[in-house]
Amino acid sequence: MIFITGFMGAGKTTLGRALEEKINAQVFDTDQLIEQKQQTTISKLFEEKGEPFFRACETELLQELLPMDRRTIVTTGGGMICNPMNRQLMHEKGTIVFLYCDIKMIHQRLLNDQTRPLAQKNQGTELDLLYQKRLPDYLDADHVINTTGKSVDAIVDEYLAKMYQNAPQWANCL
Ligand SMILES: Nc1ncnc2c1ncn2[C@@H]1O[C@H](COP(=O)(O)OP(=O)(O)OP(=O)(O)O)[C@@H](O)[C@H]1O
Ligand SMILES: O=C(O)C1=C[C@@H](O)[C@@H](O)[C@H](O)C1
Ligand SMILES: [Mg+2]
Repeated sequence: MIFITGFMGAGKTTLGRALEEKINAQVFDTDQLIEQKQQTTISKLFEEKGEPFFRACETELLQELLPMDRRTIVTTGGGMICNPMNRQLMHEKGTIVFLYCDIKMIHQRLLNDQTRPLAQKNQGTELDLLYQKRLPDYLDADHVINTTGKSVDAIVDEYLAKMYQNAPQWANCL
């Protein structure tokens, strides 16, 4: 099982969708699954039930996903790996890939975004601080891909090359 992590706007969901098209792997996006299960949007969930409820949903979902086939790819919500218990479960069960993206590019991508409550709450230097605070958690990963300024296709190729190097059984997916 592969967990794709990184800050809000780094491109985790985008990479997952591109991989779904390109290779024969099952991809689950934790934010999307939580929205489906809760029958609402993440913004409304934060607003109506609060962040602790959302974090509990994340941990519960992670535990449900763990028994899946080992070739499953999970694109996580940006804060999921910051819970030490989640991170430990992810390390025990699979491989963690951190999508690094420069904070300036993240700012550009999130500028007009209305769907991420923590990006709306933490703007400007507050977002920088959240990013800095979380970096050590993201860096506790098996692989890092620097996505800054790269096209989705280039990131897909880099991801697949890393997976191929480290798990030859993925060769037939390339
Ligand atoms: N390589 C890329 N080049 C240009 N734009 C990108 C790239 N990857 C993602 N984007 C754009 O950046 C925005 C955020 O991408 P995405 O939703 O995949 O981020 P995310 O990491 O899943 O964020 P979150 O943690 O909030 O779920 C989207 O508008 C997407 O189209
Ligand atoms: O970084 C975060 O804490 C978040 C990222 C998004 O993927 C969502 O999971 C939610 O908006 C919170
Ligand atoms: Mg996402």
